[in-house]
Amino acid sequence: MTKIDIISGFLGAGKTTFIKKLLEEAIAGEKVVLIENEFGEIGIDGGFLQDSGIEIREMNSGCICCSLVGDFGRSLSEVLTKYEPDRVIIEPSGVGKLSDVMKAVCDVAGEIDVVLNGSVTVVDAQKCKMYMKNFGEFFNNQIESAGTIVLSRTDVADADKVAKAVELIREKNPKAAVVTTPIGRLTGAQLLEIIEKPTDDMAAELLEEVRQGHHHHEDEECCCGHDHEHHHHHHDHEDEECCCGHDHEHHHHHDHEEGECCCGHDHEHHHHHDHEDGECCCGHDHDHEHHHHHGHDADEVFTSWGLETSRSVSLERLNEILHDLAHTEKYGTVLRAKGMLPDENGVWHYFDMVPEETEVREGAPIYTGKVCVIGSGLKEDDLKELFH
Ligand SMILES: Nc1nc2c(ncn2[C@@H]2O[C@H](COP(=O)(O)OP(=O)(O)OP(=O)(O)O)[C@@H](O)[C@H]2O)c(=O)[nH]1
Repeated sequence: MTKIDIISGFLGAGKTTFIKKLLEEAIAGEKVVLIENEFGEIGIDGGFLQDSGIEIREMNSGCICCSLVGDFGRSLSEVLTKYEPDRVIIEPSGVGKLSDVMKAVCDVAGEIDVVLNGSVTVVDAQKCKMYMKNFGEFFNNQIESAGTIVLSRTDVADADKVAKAVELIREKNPKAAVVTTPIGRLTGAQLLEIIEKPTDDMAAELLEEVRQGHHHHEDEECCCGHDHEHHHHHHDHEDEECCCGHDHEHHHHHDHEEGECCCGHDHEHHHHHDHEDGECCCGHDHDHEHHHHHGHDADEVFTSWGLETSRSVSLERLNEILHDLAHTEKYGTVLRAKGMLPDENGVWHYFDMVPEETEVREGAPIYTGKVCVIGSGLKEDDLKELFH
């Protein structure tokens, strides 16, 4: 099975820079064929790729979007049969429609053993708005069709411009992962992971963790390959974040064991007498079935709120925010918060919050800033403002 990745993007967006990083850092051991379809000038990007020992099949047939289904499909089949690569990277001409290229790949996939693995669009953060306005026909199609959008030049672009670009992109494609961290700060492996699995739903995972009373790894294997059983005892990974996105630090402690519920009633003693038949005022379901785990019927009560952001937050401000979440009811009853945000110097802070307790530690950059909050009666508008 050959994986096919399409890396599209407007003229000069940074496609070659991105592909080069993938080739050098993430897929160096694979047999890769790069298919370029330059508009006019064939071969200008050939140099470094030949240097890295990768076979190239350049097509002289002009723009992909013009001669697509017949010509491109046949050339692609030819390449696949001749080289039997592990992976094909297609870099369409800057003015190709991504959806046309995707369609051509899917047509080939009907006949040959290939899979459309990733569809990426590289977008220049500084020019996004202008291109959308002036070249909408190609540009917007590339954005709408992409599974992952990589913003380039976020290392030099103004923060407001980057945020505006993300906003415009989100209007056209609410689902794609949008990479806002400068790619120079990420590893090729991280980028490949995002392309291959663009939907990483931290909110759903965290909600599940709260619902399950944090024991969800106990009987099943986690996707990350690390043994979390031992973690409880030995505390390895103490200072680092595991690749799986799960929080192994706090598994022990966030069911209200010591904390207080908003209702002022003591749920520890709930078994014995209070509220046995009556209803508690707090709106939480203290049903006995669930009480052992977390004291609430999670399905009915907890909601999650998530944010992805290109904005930085100073460490000082982050600590203030976390303090408010952990010690006040300003934003609703927050049971759990977690996330990763860069500060103004590009240092990434990973944070965790359970009622009355916060923790911040430094960690590796990830593709964009993330915040996830779980609780009841969350004031989402206020939370949104808080993190802006
Ligand atoms: N500062 C900065 N420069 C970048 C970034 N990405 C690309 N560039 C520069 O932008 C220029 C164009 O990048 P390429 O990777 O060649 O862009 P491309 O999309 O392959 O261009 P064409 O295929 O020729 O349309 C090069 O000079 C890159 O060094 C980025 O994230 N930050």
